Amino acid sequence: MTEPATDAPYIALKAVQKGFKIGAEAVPIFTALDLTIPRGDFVAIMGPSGSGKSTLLNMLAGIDSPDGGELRIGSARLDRMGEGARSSWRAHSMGIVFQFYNLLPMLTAAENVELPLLLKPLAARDRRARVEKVLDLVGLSGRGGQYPALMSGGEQQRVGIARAIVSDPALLLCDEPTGDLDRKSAGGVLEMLRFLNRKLGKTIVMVTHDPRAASCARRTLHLDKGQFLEERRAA
Ligand SMILES: Nc1ncnc2c1ncn2[C@@H]1O[C@H](COP(=O)(O)OP(=O)(O)OP(=O)(O)O)[C@@H](O)[C@H]1O
Repeated sequence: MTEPATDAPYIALKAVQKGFKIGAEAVPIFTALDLTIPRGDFVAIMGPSGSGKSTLLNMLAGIDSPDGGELRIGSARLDRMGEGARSSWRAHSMGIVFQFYNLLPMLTAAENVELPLLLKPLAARDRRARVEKVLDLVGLSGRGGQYPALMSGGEQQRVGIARAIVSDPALLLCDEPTGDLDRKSAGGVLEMLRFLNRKLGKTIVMVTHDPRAASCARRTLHLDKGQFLEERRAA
């Protein structure tokens, strides 16, 4: 879904609060988290284990909601939406790339990529054309009939990326996209993410422990003790 161009930040968190209950004890993760990301940015989020990176990504994905504060993505106020509205927003507005690909093993690569399109009013022929186009884009032309188990980790992650972009979302969220890959395959996946950002204008937020992955982003934010501590903007 294309939204009108605006100077307002694409993603804006204002004084976001989030915590979890462990037994009777409330454990705060964020008490007042602020973050702004302009459209077309590529942000890497790093930080120690337990600092809340996945919690943040889950809120950006609309999987989880803040306990307080404001969370805006484009024109959507995610903090004001119920679960149903968030899940429909998710289907139209963003794609997610997972560390362990999350492909369904009983479906072919093409069928995995096609899944998000089944929620849309598209004819089977149009769905297949879109699937072929994105498989081609990620360098897997002609491989759609293969099952994930017969593909390398790097190829499976490319299928994961194809599935994340098949609906043409403006936002791509990546959770440790190179965490399960060898150096060479990781390089290929990072090159693909850079292409999606630089050439197709996707806004990307990537959680990673891998400094090489972070160096592909335009900005790196370090999350620690509920705050972003430092920031590096690539030249
Ligand atoms: N559903 C939940 N219930 C209770 N506590 C949770 C829940 N999800 C996360 N937490 C806690 O919130 C804190 C932040 O977790 P989170 O997974 O966001 O950290 P992370 O920075 O992604 O860690 P890692 O780098 O190890 O993946 C941790 O202390 C975790 O135990």
